Amino acid sequence: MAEEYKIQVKNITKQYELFKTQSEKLRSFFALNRKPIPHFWSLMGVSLTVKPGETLGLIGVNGSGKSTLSNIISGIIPPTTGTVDVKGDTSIIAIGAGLRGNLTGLENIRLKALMQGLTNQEIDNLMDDIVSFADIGDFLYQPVKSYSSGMKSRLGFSIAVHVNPDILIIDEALSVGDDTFYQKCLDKINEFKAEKKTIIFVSHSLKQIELMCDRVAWIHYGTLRQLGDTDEVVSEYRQFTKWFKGLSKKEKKQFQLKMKQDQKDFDIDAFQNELIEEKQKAEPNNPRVASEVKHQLYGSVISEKMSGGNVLLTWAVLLVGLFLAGVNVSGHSVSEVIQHPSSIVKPVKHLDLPGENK
Ligand SMILES: Nc1ncnc2c1ncn2[C@@H]1O[C@H](COP(=O)(O)OP(=O)(O)OP(=O)(O)O)[C@@H](O)[C@H]1O
Repeated sequence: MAEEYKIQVKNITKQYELFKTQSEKLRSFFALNRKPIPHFWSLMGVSLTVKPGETLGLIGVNGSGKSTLSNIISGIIPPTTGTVDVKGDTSIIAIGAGLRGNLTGLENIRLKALMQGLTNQEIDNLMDDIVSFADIGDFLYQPVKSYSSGMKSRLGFSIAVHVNPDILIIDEALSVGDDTFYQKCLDKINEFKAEKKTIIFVSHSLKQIELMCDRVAWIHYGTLRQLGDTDEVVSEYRQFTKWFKGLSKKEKKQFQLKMKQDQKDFDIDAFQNELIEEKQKAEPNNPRVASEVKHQLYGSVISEKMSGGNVLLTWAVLLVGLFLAGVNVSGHSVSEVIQHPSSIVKPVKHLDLPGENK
């Protein structure tokens, strides 16, 4: 039987904490912040599926959550809630995504290809093709941090299309290349389409979207506003941008502030309750609705923060480590220090060294 979907995301949310300093971030990891950290929901419950062989476009205004969604699908960042089911290997092409700035272009090719599961022999066989497609000359031997965004895009694109992924995620990669490179990329994408590979294509260019996509998802300030045939969604989106452009400067600002405020105020518990109510209506005889919804939201998510238990464990390990280091420096034995704790601050005067005459 043919696969129903290649990618399925369900009730995906992504919360970012807006730290002011690095130390605030570190304290948060150890759950040591006293004051609550302001947060922002980049995605507020997005669900969609991508069919095998389909090219799905992602459109939406700046900051609407397109890259967050594509990064979650490609496994670069974890969601805060929800499930992501990807059947196959993904390769993401964003400007410089996954490229290490301190490594040269050549080193990056090897690293990314190894991460994609290729052997050194396979990489050697592909190297010439990758290098000639990227066409960045001697910059291949320079660290990627010295590249222009166009060069990063060329290298990233070339690696991604040559490692033969099942699913290709192209995030705004075509906007920075010159015309010749753009045409080469389009040809390559069309080859992928002809091979019935699944593609997610993120772009602000509605022309590119119309040219390439079978369906389009419009991401609007963290929500999925519309998902459907390309013509239909692009036409609605054009109407929205026309309406937005018609607003005065003040009205535009007010609209954006209101949308961003909604993203700050998003209540994950209320969202969970909505899902429970919906499911209860659909399955009135199922007594496990609440726990199933909770499991769907949190079951496959790895927390980015330490749990209370882990915080305690970390402190315990740290204290034991410090104690043993202290014992080592003092020159006493562990049992001596346990019997006479104050001896840890009184170092042994003379250490017997092997071979030393007594
Ligand atoms: N690491 C982060 N910390 C805090 N906020 C973040 C972080 N990454 C993204 N965001 C916020 O999440 C929201 C969505 O960002 P995202 O990059 O997904 O939008 P986008 O639709 O891809 O935008 P663009 O079209 O400009 O590329 C933005 O408001 C952004 O500021």
